[in-house]
Amino acid sequence: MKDNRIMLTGFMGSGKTSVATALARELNYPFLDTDKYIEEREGMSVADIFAKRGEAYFRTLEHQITFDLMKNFSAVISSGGGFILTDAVYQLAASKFNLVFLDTPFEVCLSRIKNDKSRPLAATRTDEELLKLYNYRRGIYRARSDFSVDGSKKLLSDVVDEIIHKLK
Ligand SMILES: Nc1ncnc2c1ncn2[C@@H]1O[C@H](COP(=O)(O)OP(=O)(O)O)[C@@H](O)[C@H]1O
Ligand SMILES: O=C(O)C1=C[C@@H](OP(=O)(O)O)[C@@H](O)[C@H](O)C1
Ligand SMILES: [Mg+2]
Repeated sequence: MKDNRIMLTGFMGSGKTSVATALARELNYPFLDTDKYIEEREGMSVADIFAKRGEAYFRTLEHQITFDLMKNFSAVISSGGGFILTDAVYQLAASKFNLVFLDTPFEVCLSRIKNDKSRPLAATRTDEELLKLYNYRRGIYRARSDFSVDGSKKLLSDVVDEIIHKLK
């Protein structure tokens, strides 16, 4: 029952939000970004939630909203970079979504997220620390996703086309 539900996974800056937006438009499916959904629900930015309530609280919010994501039979979801790293969240997501890993090289992700204060986990780490986190997480994204797509292509439409091709 997961045919028409697609969730993008991957590191911060891999392009999940951008690609999911374009993919939803192309397929004419509803689009939802887990970070934006949480921000609207809490009336607070992700950065403020991390600063005022802590990461653990943010992770419980990600778990809570997972059920809401499954209401539509068709949907394209961009998850936050830590979303499917929580085991219980992953189990739920994998049961209802085609999980697509945007496998974007570290240097590309880094150039996109550097100096971006809206991503608290990136803002507080050195490049070396981010590379360690990237390498650790990449294995999990790969193992937990149904297939991978290179998210470093210039044209979003090329990434979108490859995802649609691989879903068939
Ligand atoms: N294929 C792409 N080519 C060029 N820039 C991109 C591409 N995909 C994303 N970006 C840019 O990179 C930044 C991070 O992308 P975003 O979609 O927010 O990633 P994520 O949701 O995975 O963190 C944004 O500024 C976005 O405009
Ligand atoms: O990797 C992570 O743990 C996070 C990634 C962010 O989303 P993006 O991957 O869209 O930047 C956001 O959920 C939060 O800052 C934590
Ligand atoms: Mg995003």
